[in-house]
Amino acid sequence: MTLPLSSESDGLREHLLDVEVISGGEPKIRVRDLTRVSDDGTLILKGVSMDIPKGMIVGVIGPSGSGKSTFLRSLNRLWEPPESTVFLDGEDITKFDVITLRRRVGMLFQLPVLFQGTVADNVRYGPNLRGEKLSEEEVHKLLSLADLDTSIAKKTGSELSVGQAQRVALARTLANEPEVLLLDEPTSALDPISTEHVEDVIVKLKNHRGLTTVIVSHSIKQIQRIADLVCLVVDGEIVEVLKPNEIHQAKHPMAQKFLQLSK
Ligand SMILES: Nc1ncnc2c1ncn2[C@@H]1O[C@H](COP(=O)(O)OP(=O)(O)OP(=O)(O)O)[C@@H](O)[C@H]1O
Repeated sequence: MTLPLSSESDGLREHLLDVEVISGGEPKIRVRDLTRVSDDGTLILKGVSMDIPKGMIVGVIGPSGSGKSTFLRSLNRLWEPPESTVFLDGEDITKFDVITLRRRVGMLFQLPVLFQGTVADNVRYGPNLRGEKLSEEEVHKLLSLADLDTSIAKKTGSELSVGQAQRVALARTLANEPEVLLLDEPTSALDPISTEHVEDVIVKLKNHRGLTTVIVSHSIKQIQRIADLVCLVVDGEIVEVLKPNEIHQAKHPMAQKFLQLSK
C-alpha cells in the first residue's frame, strides 16, 4: 500500500513503511492529486494525495484555514471533488448516487443539528427515507451504541444538552450503517465528560465494527488519545503522516511551529 504523497521526503517514506505494516490491505478511501481552487483563485487544496486505511481512525490536524474541513468534505461530496480524485473501495465517488454515498460515508459536525420531533424520530430518519421502520428495540440499541440512556428516546432536541444532542446525531448517523465516519471537530463544543463519551464511542466503533474514521480536531491530545494515524495539513497540503506517538517529531517547519504553539 502507498500512503500520502503530496511530498515524499525520506522521512515521510519511513512513515509510509510503518503505515504499511500496521494497516495491511487496500485503503478504504484513496485520495489522489485533489486540488481545490476557490472562486477568487486561491488554492485551498494543492494536489493532496492520501490513503485512509480500512478500520483505522485517522486524525487530521493543522493550523486554522489550512484546508482540513475542505479535505474532509470532499470525501462525501459536501464539496464536489473533481472526477477521479477520491475513491471509496476503489470506486470514483463522483460516480455514486450522492445519497448512497452519504449513507456509506456519514458525517458529524461541530454543532449537532437535530430535526424536529423526538430523539427516536431522529434516529429513525435515515431508515425511514429508505422505507425501513426501526423498532423501538433497534432505536434503543443505537442509542446505547452512542453511549446514551435509552430513556431519552421520547425527548425532543430542546430537552438535551449539547453533548447528548451530539451523541443523538451520532446514533442517527449510525442508523445508516455507515462504513466510514467523517467527524469535523465533533467535540469542540462539548465539556470534557461529553468529549470522553464521544471519544469512547468512536474507539468502540472501530474496535467492534471496524468502522473507518477520519476526524478533524484542534486538540492534539484528543488525536493522540484516539487516532491510529495523524495527517498534518499545512497550507492546503498534507505535509506529514505520523503515528500519534511521533507527532512531536514532525519535520515540516510550519508543522513544528503549529505543534509548538498547540502544546
Ligand atoms: N467556499 C469557499 N469559498 C472560498 N474560500 C473558502 C471556501 N471554503 C473555505 N475557503 C477557504 O479555504 C481555506 C481552507 O478552509 P478550511 O475551512 O478547509 O480550513 P480548516 O483548516 O478546516 O480551518 P479551521 O481549522 O479554521 O476550521 C480557508 O482560507 C478558507 O477561507
